[in-house]
Amino acid sequence: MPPAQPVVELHDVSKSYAEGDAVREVLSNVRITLHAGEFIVLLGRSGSGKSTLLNLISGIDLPSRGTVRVDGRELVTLSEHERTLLRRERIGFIFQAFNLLPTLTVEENILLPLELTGRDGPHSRNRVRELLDTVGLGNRAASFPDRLSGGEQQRVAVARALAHTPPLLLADEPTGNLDEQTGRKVLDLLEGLTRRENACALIVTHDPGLVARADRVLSLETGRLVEREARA
Ligand SMILES: Nc1ncnc2c1ncn2[C@@H]1O[C@H](COP(=O)(O)OP(=O)(O)OP(=O)(O)O)[C@@H](O)[C@H]1O
Repeated sequence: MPPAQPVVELHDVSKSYAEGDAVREVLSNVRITLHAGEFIVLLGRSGSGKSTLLNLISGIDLPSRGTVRVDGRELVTLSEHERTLLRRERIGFIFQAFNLLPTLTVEENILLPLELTGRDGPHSRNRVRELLDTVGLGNRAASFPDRLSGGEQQRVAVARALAHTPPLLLADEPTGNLDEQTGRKVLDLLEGLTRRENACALIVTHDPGLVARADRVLSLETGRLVEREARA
């Protein structure tokens, strides 16, 4: 069998911002290839460019130099609309602030990515139910997000991010707003689900517990992306 196509490929990617008359390079010649089934952690001090990197991978922003490929498609060659579709269909997001839609029930929130990608058929309700059971919220399908605890909301966000079986999951400090024990539960689910679905997960975190269970540990240091030795 030929080797599977990488999920993400960054080739010599740099990103600069104008700062008054000067130009500041936030990312310098970043090269990295991410594959299906990898559970990857991204570390870096505040301001080191972690969100910038996620924005480049998701096509929200474009690099100043270099190329970004997601699922083999080079983002700079796509129109903004095509990038939006790619993001919607091929990427799941989890944010620190959960970002659930308050006017939709738990079930409707998880159904949304399936609806947006035209995959809300007879099977989608089963998929949502099954995900809800997996994250331990099978009895909260009809609740609205503001009735749930922070940990429960983040479990819904995990289910939503994976509902449309995206090959790539991007998470920006998904446990930042949770206490340690709740954060651990959410990470268990996140890891279990991404492994089960053979997705590639790239997770920004400061959580040492997450670093210990990652397949790969990446770190942004003065604009360079460095790969550290992951657990043995
Ligand atoms: N649109 C922008 N215009 C100008 N500068 C920007 C822009 N976006 C980010 N930056 C700068 O790029 C640097 C990296 O920002 P980024 O948000 O990627 O860091 P981060 O590692 O995610 O930080 P944190 O952990 O605090 O969220 C910062 O110095 C920020 O001020």
